[in-house]
Amino acid sequence: MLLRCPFVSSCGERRFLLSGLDSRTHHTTTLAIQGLDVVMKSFKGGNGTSSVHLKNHITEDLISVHGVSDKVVGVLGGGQLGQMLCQAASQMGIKVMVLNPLENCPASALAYGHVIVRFNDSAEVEEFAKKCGVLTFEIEHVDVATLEKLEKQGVDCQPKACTIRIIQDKYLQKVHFSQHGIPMPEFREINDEEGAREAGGSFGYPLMIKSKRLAYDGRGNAVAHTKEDLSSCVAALGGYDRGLYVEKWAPSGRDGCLSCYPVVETIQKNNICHIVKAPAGISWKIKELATDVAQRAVRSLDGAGVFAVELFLTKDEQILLNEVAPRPHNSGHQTIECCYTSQYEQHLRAVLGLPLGMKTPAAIMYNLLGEEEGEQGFSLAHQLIGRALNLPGASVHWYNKPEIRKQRKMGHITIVGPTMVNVENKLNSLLSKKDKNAYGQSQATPLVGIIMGSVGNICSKTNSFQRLLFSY
Ligand SMILES: Nc1cncn1[C@@H]1O[C@H](COP(=O)(O)O)[C@@H](O)[C@H]1O
Repeated sequence: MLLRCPFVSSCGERRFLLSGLDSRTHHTTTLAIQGLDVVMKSFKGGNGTSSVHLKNHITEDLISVHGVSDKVVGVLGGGQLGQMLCQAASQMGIKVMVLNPLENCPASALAYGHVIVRFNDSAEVEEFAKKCGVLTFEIEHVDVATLEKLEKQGVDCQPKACTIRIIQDKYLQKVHFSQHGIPMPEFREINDEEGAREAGGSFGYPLMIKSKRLAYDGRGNAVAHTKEDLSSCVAALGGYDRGLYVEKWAPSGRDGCLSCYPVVETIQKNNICHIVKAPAGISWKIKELATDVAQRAVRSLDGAGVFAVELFLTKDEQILLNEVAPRPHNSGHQTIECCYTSQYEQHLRAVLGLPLGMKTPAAIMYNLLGEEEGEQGFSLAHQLIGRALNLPGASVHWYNKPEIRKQRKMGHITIVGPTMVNVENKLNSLLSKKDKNAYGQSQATPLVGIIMGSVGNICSKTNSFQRLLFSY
């Protein structure tokens, strides 16, 4: 039984809605556990259904917390990444509250509490944050001005608000990393048609056009193959006023040999991560280089947490940074099964200042992207899930999103095994001929190598961080 709040009634009282029940409570009050407005999960209403009477003013003293950490972790966002953070937290007895506007968001059923408000509702975010021991993120598109204000008031945000400010604007992110000497494809802001044509002229085609903000899961990217494509790409991204920049195309290749542990390889389908192979099939030298670039990128940012560093491996074996996410990442789902410490547990350990740890055999993560809208889409996904459930070493994750859309991330399957060949064979046995073709084609030209990093916050109280970067 879970609590979702707040539902503010007309008289300004806070109301609570119990998970799985439709009716709202009539008796309302605030229960302070670790300073959070939450209700005990075991609570049952008088009629055994939805009516909830909360005891007045139960204070921290009365409720002792015996988890691995007694801090309540507040998470902005409650999608699939939040859901998996909650799973890792529950194993360690850590309490996670999520803030997400959707009542039935994927994390809702697993979170200790769910506050149903919009991310840009600054007053509600403030109220939520001030009551958490530490505030973290599972999506970076949050109101950073509110976070900065909160930090000044002493709220512990991990990673830091200044990191989120840099990361959530992809152009600013590029400027930041270039100032830190991190190699990356050339990039340039574009403000009008002339600027776009000039950039196309100097960078050549294909040309990657990106929105600076609110871009994730393939949203906010468009590829112009010729200069004639420029205006339709810009229009598809919402026009120049949205804030756009271009990146020189980084032609990537693959050296074919199976290699090491930390770096994973992702294979994209329509600009969306589709398959993750862990470890990546790259040489030791490339792994070292990727690790070095990733470490330097993460060191240039403030705060603790898992950072996903996305890199290009070019045909001439250069490693170029694409972007950094200051949170658990799609390319690390397989760490749940193939690492002793998953990226979700690691993120919690890092933001709470606990020791870090990990280890992995080989794994492939296969994203379940919506193939069709509606029932047909669900049925196709469930056919694949049915086959995966029969496959040794395969684990199914279903995000329980209420609607399926084409290319939406609906779940994922992780397959683990002793070697990459072993897990590749298992994946092949799972996929239909059509999927196999898509996989086979993408294998020929994998686009992106990714390394996961994690920064441990050793000394948060004094605000000085000693960072340890662990690579998957
Ligand atoms: N993929 C990704 C990139 N940044 C955040 N997410 C995850 O995607 C969810 C949103 O997915 P959707 O847009 O399909 O509702 C977020 O909450 C987060 O877990």
